[in-house]
Amino acid sequence: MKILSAEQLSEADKISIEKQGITSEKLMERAATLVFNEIHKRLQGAPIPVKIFCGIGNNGGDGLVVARHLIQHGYHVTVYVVNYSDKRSDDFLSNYERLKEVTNDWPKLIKKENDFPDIDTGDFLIDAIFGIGLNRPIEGWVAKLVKHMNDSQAFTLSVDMPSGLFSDKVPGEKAAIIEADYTLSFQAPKLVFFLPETMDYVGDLQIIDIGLDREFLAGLSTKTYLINKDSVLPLYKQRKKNSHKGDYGHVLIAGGSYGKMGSVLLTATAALRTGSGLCSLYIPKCGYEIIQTGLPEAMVLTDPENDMVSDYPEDFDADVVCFGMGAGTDKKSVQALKKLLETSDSPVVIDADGLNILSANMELLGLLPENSVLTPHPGELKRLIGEWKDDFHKLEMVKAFSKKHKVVVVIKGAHTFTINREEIFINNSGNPGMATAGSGDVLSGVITSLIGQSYEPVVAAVLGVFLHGLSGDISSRELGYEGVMAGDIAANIGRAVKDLFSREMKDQEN
Ligand SMILES: NC(=O)C1=CN([C@@H]2O[C@H](COP(=O)(O)OP(=O)(O)OC[C@H]3O[C@@H](n4cnc5c(N)ncnc54)[C@H](OP(=O)(O)O)[C@@H]3O)[C@@H](O)[C@H]2O)[C@@H](O)CC1
Ligand SMILES: [K+]
Repeated sequence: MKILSAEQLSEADKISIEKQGITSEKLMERAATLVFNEIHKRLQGAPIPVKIFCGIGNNGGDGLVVARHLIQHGYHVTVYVVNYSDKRSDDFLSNYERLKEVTNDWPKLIKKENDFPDIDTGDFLIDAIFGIGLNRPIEGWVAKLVKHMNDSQAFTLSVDMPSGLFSDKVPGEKAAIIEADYTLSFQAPKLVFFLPETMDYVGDLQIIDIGLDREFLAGLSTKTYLINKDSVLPLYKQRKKNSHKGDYGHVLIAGGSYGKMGSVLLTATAALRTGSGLCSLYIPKCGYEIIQTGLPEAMVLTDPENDMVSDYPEDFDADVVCFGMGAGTDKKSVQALKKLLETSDSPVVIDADGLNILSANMELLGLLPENSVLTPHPGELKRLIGEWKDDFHKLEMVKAFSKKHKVVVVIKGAHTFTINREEIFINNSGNPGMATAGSGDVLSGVITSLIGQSYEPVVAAVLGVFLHGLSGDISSRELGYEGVMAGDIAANIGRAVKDLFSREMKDQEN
């Protein structure tokens, strides 16, 4: 799904009005009626106080339309106009007039702190103060109103955007922003809904298709995408009946050290669960029995060292190599990674200590085969590319890094971002239960396996991250967030594949 900028959405708004031969007021009516429908579906006529805070632009206009429909349906509604300016938009004004059709209660004007209404925890708040038209931070009494609303702890639904959030930049440190429990956003998700610094303001997110012109939307160019089920379905490569294990890749997982053999075990398990034909591990001697016992399906080669890897078997013929989990950063392990990179000419996957070794030995970056995949968490990323000012700056720095070194970077987080040169893919599967030891080792195994099965590295990363998240979702449904361990995520990858592609698998049987 495309992520669009505020400018692109405003443009789509204008073009749709022209092409569909409707007025902007009609489009507002359509969009806001869809918001009303969603609210009505959830509240089901509940007699709770609904307080709607409307700005004076089109976001406020949306709020007025929602108010009219709620009143018509018998809800207890109070409408407040947050009068931060006298420049009311045309569609705000016409919907202000139309409120007369359904009520004699005129909206209450808020112009200063004394006008703030009391808000009870049990009230239902609708935030229609600012949408994509916000062009500077909220200040003065309006900022105090935002705080007043947030402090109330009342359930808050934001229309289009939580007021105070910009669509294309991170707010200042003490910025006034509505902390929404639910955001109903129009037509396309906005990038800030997924960034670590701003995602908490959004609450649960729902995108509403307000019927903007499809042809125009399809033609809009963007390099930022939200990855959901529909985005990954076309990526799947079906298995042929007439195939054998050699068709699904031989992966080699190199790493592990004394006390950290579990990491490579998880990676290898995940690779096999993702469908690798063959899986070998290159590990220190101390791990031999651990792996042979823990994962009889895998083959094991040992390093001359007992406690860590120090070398790399250059003649080994793997389709793809993954290096780093549990490897440590000893000089000897640096040599192991160096030898791997000098030997390999096809993409490798580097994780964990492999990344820490790269950060401490930047000259090795030049040896990375083109389209290798690096999978840092934010701490590892910082060591690799340096400090960033904010999340937007981070994305620019990672794009530059990806271009310079011709690699794919997977930034792990609540929404994992896969960055390939200019392109950004934001993952939308997964849950907080996956914040657990070894979860990243499993992800590396999934991505490595997919590369071994001939998926392009960037496709392997995008699909792998989604599958990993979906497997976490399946695991947490059974075990609860707290109960999920990395081994469960690895064990459920097959179920995630089945869940996603069952139709494709069925078609294959017929
Ligand atoms: N796109 C679509 O397809 C559709 C969009 N629709 C809806 O329209 C919404 C966008 O509406 P919008 O453009 O009127 O802007 P909105 O957010 O209401 O702001 C109002 C005005 O506030 C002002 N202002 C800005 N910052 C300020 C500040 N800090 N403190 C004080 N004032 C400030 C600024 O004016 P300024 O003072 O800068 O001249 C700005 O113009 C969108 O989010 C969606 O809800 C749907 O109805 C239909 C389909
Ligand atoms: K809003």
